[in-house]
Amino acid sequence: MLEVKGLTKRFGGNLAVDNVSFRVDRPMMIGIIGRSGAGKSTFLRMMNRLTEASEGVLAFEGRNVLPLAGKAKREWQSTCAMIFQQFNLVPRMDVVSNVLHGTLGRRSTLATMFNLYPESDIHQAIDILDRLGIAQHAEKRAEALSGGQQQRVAIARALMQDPKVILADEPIASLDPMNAQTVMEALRRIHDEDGRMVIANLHTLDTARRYCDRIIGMRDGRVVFDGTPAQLTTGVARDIYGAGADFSEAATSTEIRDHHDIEAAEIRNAEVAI
Ligand SMILES: Nc1ncnc2c1ncn2[C@@H]1O[C@H](COP(=O)(O)OP(=O)(O)OP(=O)(O)O)[C@@H](O)[C@H]1O
Repeated sequence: MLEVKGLTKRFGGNLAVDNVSFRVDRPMMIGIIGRSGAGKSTFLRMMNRLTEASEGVLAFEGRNVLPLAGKAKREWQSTCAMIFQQFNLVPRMDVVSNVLHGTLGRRSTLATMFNLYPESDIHQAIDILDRLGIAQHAEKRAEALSGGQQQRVAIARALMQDPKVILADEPIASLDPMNAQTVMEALRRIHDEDGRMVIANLHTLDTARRYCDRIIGMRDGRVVFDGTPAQLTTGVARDIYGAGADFSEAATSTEIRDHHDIEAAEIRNAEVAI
């Protein structure tokens, strides 16, 4: 259903994404991991057409989406909704209106200007908020919510588009471990219950292992690992992160653990390294 072939992005002389190829045959929850600058965001942004690719093919359900323009491009962007690390909500606007913004693509300019939403859309927005456990905050300003709640509002806004794919660019990087867990569970549930494909850039290994069916590791713009969580051993992770023998998985962890656990994990990793 998704085929990426030779996908490349150059920023001047810098190869941000270098000849990336992979296929996905069924909707999955995929985690992309790698150190800062590995090309993860650029890949997602090319998929959503926020960044133009330099070369390659990105075919979804048999159609290359990279050359799409105008209405067809906007339709594709609505098929693969994107959520961001910083939520990108309108802070002073209430939660329901933020969610209804997800319907902008299918409404007239006039309706948008005057905030006119069909009743059915409002009901749908509340239902989605309910599903994500935040309907009780529907009337509050977005800025009054916790980070995890705001990210769930952003997910609700994405769901209003009824997307086939959800692209999440570091969705939990600004959240504390409890909120991070709630957001990842919400994404996993959307995948499990609706069959939507989720592709998430994640900066922590344990999150990718815990929630994803497949993990793609990027390093210097290239795919250096593509496999299951079980195949992602500490040695492989060390390769992906370009780290030395002192590599510690605990340093990339958002798990809810106390210091004692982290120290124990670091000792275990050090032992593996020896
Ligand atoms: N708009 C841009 N103009 C120039 N260079 C860019 C631009 N966007 C990204 N890059 C470069 O492309 C490379 C890949 O960046 P990218 O943001 O995709 O990496 P990343 O893996 O998502 O990292 P991070 O986790 O820090 O966001 C980096 O070298 C970055 O500096």
